[in-house]
Amino acid sequence: MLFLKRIEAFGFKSFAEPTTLNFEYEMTGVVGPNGSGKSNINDAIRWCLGEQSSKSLRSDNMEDIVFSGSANRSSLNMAEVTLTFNNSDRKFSSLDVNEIEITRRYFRISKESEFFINKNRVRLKDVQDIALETGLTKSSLAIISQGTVNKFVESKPDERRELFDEAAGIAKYKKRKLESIRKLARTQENLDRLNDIMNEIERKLPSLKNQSEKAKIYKEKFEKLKNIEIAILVKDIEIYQQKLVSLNQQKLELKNNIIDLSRVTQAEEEEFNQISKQNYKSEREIIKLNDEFTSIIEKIGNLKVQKLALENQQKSISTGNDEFKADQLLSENKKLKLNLDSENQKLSKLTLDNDQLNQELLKTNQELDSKNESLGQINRGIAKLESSLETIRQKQASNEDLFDGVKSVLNNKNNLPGVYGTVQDLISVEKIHEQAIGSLIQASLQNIIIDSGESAKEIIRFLKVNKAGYATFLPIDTIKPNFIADDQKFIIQKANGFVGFASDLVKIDAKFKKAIDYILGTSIVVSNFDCAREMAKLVNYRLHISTLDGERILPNGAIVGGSRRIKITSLNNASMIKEVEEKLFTLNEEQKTTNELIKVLKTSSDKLREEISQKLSYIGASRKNIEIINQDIEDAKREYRIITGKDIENQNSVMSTLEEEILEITQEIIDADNLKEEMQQKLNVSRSLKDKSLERQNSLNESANEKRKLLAALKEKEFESKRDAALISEKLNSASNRLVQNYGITFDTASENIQVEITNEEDTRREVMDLSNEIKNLGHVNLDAIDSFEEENDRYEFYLKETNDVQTSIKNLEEAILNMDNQMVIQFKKVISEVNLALPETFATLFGGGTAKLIYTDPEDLLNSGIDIKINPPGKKINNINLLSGGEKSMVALSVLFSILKVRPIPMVILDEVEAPLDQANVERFAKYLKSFTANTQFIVVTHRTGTMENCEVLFGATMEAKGITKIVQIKLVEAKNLISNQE
Ligand SMILES: Nc1ncnc2c1ncn2[C@@H]1O[C@H](COP(=O)(O)OP(=O)(O)OP(=O)(O)O)[C@@H](O)[C@H]1O
Repeated sequence: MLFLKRIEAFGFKSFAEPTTLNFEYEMTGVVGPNGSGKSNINDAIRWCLGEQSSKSLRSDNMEDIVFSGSANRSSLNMAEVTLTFNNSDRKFSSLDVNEIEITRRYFRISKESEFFINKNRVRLKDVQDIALETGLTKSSLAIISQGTVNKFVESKPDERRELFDEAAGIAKYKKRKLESIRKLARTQENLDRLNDIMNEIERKLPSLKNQSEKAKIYKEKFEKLKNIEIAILVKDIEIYQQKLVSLNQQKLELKNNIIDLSRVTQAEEEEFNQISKQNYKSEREIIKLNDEFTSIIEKIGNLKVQKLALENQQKSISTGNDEFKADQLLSENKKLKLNLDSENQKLSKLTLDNDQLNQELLKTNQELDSKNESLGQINRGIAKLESSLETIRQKQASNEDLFDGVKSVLNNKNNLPGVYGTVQDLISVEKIHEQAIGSLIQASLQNIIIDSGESAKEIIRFLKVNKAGYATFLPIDTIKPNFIADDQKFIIQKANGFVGFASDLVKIDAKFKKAIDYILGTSIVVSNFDCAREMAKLVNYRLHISTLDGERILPNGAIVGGSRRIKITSLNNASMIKEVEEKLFTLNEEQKTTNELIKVLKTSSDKLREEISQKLSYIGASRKNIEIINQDIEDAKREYRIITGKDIENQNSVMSTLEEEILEITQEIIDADNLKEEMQQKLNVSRSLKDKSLERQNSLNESANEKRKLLAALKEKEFESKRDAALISEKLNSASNRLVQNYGITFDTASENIQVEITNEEDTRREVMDLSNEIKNLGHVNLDAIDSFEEENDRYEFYLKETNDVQTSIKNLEEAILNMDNQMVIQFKKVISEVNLALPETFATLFGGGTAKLIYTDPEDLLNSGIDIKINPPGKKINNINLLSGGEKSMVALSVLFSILKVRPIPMVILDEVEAPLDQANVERFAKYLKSFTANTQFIVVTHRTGTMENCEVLFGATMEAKGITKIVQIKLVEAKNLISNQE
């Protein structure tokens, strides 16, 4: 039956022109001279059906199958072959159509093939599968060349077996078995790998389980501790907040009280000073009044004395004289003169003393005034210093000028490791160097000096977690100080205007010196800008130079300058506070001393006044005595004149004069008494006013002392409140930070989510301790172990299932292989026994007698056994195939091949000059025998032998009319014979 209906080739090997071979008969002969392209037809069929080996297509590589050009024809870039098969009896069982057209196309440049079945693009595998289905593959019987025949005879029994496998249809089983074995090996590898993994997991699992259980206990306790501690912290924070509010309130009240009290104290001090001045004036007035009063008393005394004398004179004029009395008066007169001298001396001394005392009093009062003035100044100075101290302290406490990050670090200094403080807090600088150092260090003032890089790591983590800003840290353990080489220093020191190396001009604790060297190690201070330029040149513009005014020349020559003052406070906060405190101390001491001095001066002033008034009374008395003595002397004189009679004739006129005088004096005494009374009243008023002033002054002094004490007490209280507030604030911060750091929540979140109610605080705090200890006793806990254990356990379960699946599939594969082996043995055995039934007849026909038989080389192992051929050619005693001639060997092979075809017919066979070694008689026998198969098989026979040609139903002649290009035409037998005659 006709199977292959058509071959169309274009560009394949020597088919440079589109060539079509239509097959209409079961046995077609192809003839032509050597190299005309006959075998290229076989190649075209095999290539079209998916052949991948270029060698089996007789080429070095796949590009060689494309027409490569001839003398008159250039090469082509594409090869295409189409085979058209009859499928009316469904030999291609998978395709339900009557005609199958298979096309392969190949492109030289891209080296890619395209496959089509009935014009639909398919894969190589699709074509190979249907080729296998029909038996049209390379190892099948479909294409038999002379090489196939030789190989069959000459190959070893094991290799020969392949042909029978093919015939038995077990090649596909073998292929499948091979795939199964490979799959089995891969599956076994998978199983080994799975076992390794399982072993590894099993090794880890118990320890992970323990760790996981420990971690779970830890987590449970930690969670409990966390809830309790959060509740405690929230409670503490609330208490601290309340305390802070009340402390702030208290601080505010104290501050207001201090301000009020200071104001009152100041007002009182001013009043005190005013009164002091007033008192001084009153004092002088009283002294003046006193003097006037004393002189009036004196005057009255004198007038009275005069009056008495006049009255005595009156009396004596009227009494008798005697001699004894005259002598007595003489001696009395002498005695009175002596008394008068002594009294005058006494009076002049008293007057002198009084003058001295008055001068002393004046001096003391002036001194007192001046001291009161100084005391006022001292008090104002104290108030001013206290207020500026407060301002500096507040500023320092608030850190208002600091960057956020620096502020956060300083506010949490006690909770963070290794923080010493900012550069600006730790340094101090002489005033003269302030601008220079300030301009050099400005950018680093807020750098924070810390103990180590490790601490920096922790602080930075804190800033990040709390989103609290940035800061620059100078870790003492790792920071590398900058420095100027000694020989260079030596030259710099000698330069004009050199003031110092900046790092030497900063005072700082020795342990932080490295940090200052790091900032200022390469900086120099010079006196002015001209010197700075000279210095910059000298150091080749490599170092920082600053003038005392703060202008700078930077390394590489940039210049910074203009009008700017660095704030003293930013450099010398600590020293400022110290300085103000020292000044305050000095002023307080001065205040104390001045107060004491004022007290002493007041006492001595009072004492002097007392002494003066005493002296004045003595002076008055002395003057009175002198008057009396003078009067006595006058009396004595007068009496004497009376006794001696020397003034007797003037007696009456004397008497009347005396009376008039007495009257006048009496009137004067009355006037003086009135004036005295008036003076007395004035003095009393002045004294009482002064006393009241002194009383007020004393009360003011007492009040000032009291207020000062009160003020000191209030300030002490204010200081305590601030200290307490700072303490509470620190505790508050610490508690808040603890919430954030330990539990990652803010106070607000924590207070909204309190899980534990604290009924007994003592018990709760004890529980915290217990839980902390229990957690501590757990030792190292690996929290990841919980997840790790679960993961590993899941993995274990997963791999256990995988292992079971793999084991099942191994078992299935092994069973499948066993089944295939059984099937193969059955089919192989069947085909061999069937061929052995056909072989004697085929052999006898081709050899003209004799017999042959296929035998197993290993009957015990039919799966692997090779196939040997036992032969008995007619009339020869040879059973070894190798002893036969070339033609005989071909005959043996052909008789086996024909036997196979008999028991396993295939739709098409191409025979390529297989009968070449046979003699004429055998060729004819072969050709005739071949024809007997055409009922089931279509033959395409490439041949040079006329015997074969004569038995073909149609002949195609292959020629190369144009050199190198195959042309195929249908020819008659005669033409065929002519075509090959030259060769034969
Ligand atoms: N890619 C190609 N392009 C052009 N011609 C080619 C190509 N490959 C092979 N040929 C030509 O095909 C010819 C070989 O054809 P083939 O083997 O079919 O000849 P033949 O008729 O079977 O010969 P013989 O009777 O000697 O076996 C050679 O002449 C060779 O030059």
